Amino acid sequence: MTLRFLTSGESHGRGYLTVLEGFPSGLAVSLERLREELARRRRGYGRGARMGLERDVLACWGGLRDGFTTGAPLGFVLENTEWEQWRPVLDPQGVDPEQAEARGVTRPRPGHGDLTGCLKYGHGEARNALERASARSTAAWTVAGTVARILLEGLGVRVRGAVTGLGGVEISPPETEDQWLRARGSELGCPREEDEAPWRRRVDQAREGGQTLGGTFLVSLTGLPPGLGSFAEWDRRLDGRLAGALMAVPGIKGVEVGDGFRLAALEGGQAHDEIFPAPGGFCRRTNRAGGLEGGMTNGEEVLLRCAMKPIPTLGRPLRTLDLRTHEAVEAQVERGDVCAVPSACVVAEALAAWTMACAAAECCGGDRMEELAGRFEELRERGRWER
Ligand SMILES: Cc1cc2nc3c(=O)[nH]c(=O)nc-3n(C[C@H](O)[C@H](O)[C@H](O)COP(=O)(O)O)c2cc1C
Ligand SMILES: C=C(O[C@@H]1CC(C(=O)O)=C[C@@H](OP(=O)(O)O)[C@H]1O)C(=O)O
Repeated sequence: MTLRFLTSGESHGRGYLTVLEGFPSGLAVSLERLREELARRRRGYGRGARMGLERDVLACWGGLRDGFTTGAPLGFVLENTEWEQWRPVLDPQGVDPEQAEARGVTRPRPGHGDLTGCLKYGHGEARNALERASARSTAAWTVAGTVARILLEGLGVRVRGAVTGLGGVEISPPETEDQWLRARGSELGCPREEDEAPWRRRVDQAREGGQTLGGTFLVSLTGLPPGLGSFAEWDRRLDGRLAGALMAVPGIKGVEVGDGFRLAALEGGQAHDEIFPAPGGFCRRTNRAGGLEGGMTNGEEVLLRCAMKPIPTLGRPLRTLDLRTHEAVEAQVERGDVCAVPSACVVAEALAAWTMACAAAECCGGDRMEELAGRFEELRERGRWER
C-alpha cells in the first residue's frame, strides 16, 4: 500500500482541493488539528499583507465520518477568502479582459517561476505561471501532511521543526524538549526567546532596504523503528525521498541529513556512529548520520536541515526583461513576504511527515489503522533486537 495526494487550485483562485488516497480506516482526524497546522503555516514576522487579509477556510469533502477515516479517499477544500475580488481576473469560464490585462505580469521576477513558466507553457505573461508556482499551494500540502502526521502520531512517531537562521543570523539548534516546544509555538519558529530580537531587527532592516531574506531550519522525526525505507532500489532510499520532499518546498535550495556537508571534511573514524552493547541490545552515542543509514531509518532521530533562498519578489526590484517589448526593465513589484522561513519550516514538517507515513504504509500496509499499528509495533519489536 502506498499513500498519494493531488491538489488543484490557484493562488488567487477559488481555493485548493486536496485529495488523499490510501489512508487506512479508523484513524481519528480532527479538523481543528488541521486548522492548527494551517495557522502555524501562516505565521512569521516578515510575512506580507496577504497573511492578514486572508483566512484559510477548511472543509472536509469526504472520507471522514464522525471524526474517523472510513477508508475512502479523503477530500479537503480550502477556500480563498479573496476569490470574489480575483474572479474577473481568473474566472475559469470568461475573464474580464481589462482586469486580466491590468493584472498581467510581463516583467518576470528572477528567482521565481515566471520566465521559465511562460516559456514552458506558452503564456505571453506570467499570471498563469505564478498562480500555480506560488507557495500558496503549500497550504494544501500542509493539509495532506498533517493527516500523515496524525497517522504517525498514532504510531508513536513525532515530527518537530525549528528555525535556526534568518538572513545569516544563525543560532544553535534546540537542545531541550522545552526549546522544541517553544519553537513550535513561536511566530519565528525560534527555540529561545533571546534569539528572537536579532531576527526581528534583521527582518526590519531588510524590509526598509526593499530586500528579502532566506534562512535555515531543522526538521526532526523521533520514535521511529529501524527499517523504514530500503536500499533495494534507488527510489526506495528514504534519505533521497525525504531530501526530495523537502527540496520541493518553494525556495528550498539545500537539504542536509544529519551532519551532512560537515561529514565531507572528516576522516571516517570521526564521521560514523559507532555501535555499542547496551543492556538487552545495542546503542549509539552519536547521531551524525541523522537517523538514516543505507536508505533506511536506523532507529535514531531523523534530523534534516534545510536552506531557503531569499524571497524573489523584492521591494527594490532586480533587473529583468519585459516579455512583450524585450527591453531591459526592473522586475514586477508585487506585495509579498520579506521572509517566509518559519512558514516553510511548517510545510517541510508536513512533507517530511507525508514521506515517512508513505514509508510506514509501504512497510506495514493494512486497510485498518489497527492493522497498520500492529505491524508497526512488530517492526519496533524487531528493531529492539532484545534492546
Ligand atoms: C510559505 C512561503 C511563502 C512565500 N512567499 C513568497 C512571496 O511572498 N513572494 C515571493 O516572491 N516568493 C515567495 N515564496 C518563495 C517562492 O514561492 C519561491 O521562491 C519560488 O516558488 C521559486 O522557488 P524554487 O526556485 O525553489 O522553486 C514563498 C515561499 C514559501 C514557502
Ligand atoms: C498566499 C501565500 O503565500 C504567497 C506565496 C507567494 C509566492 O510567490 O510563492 C506570494 C505571496 O502571495 P501574493 O503575491 O498574493 O502576496 C504570498 O502571500 C500563503 O502562504 O498562503
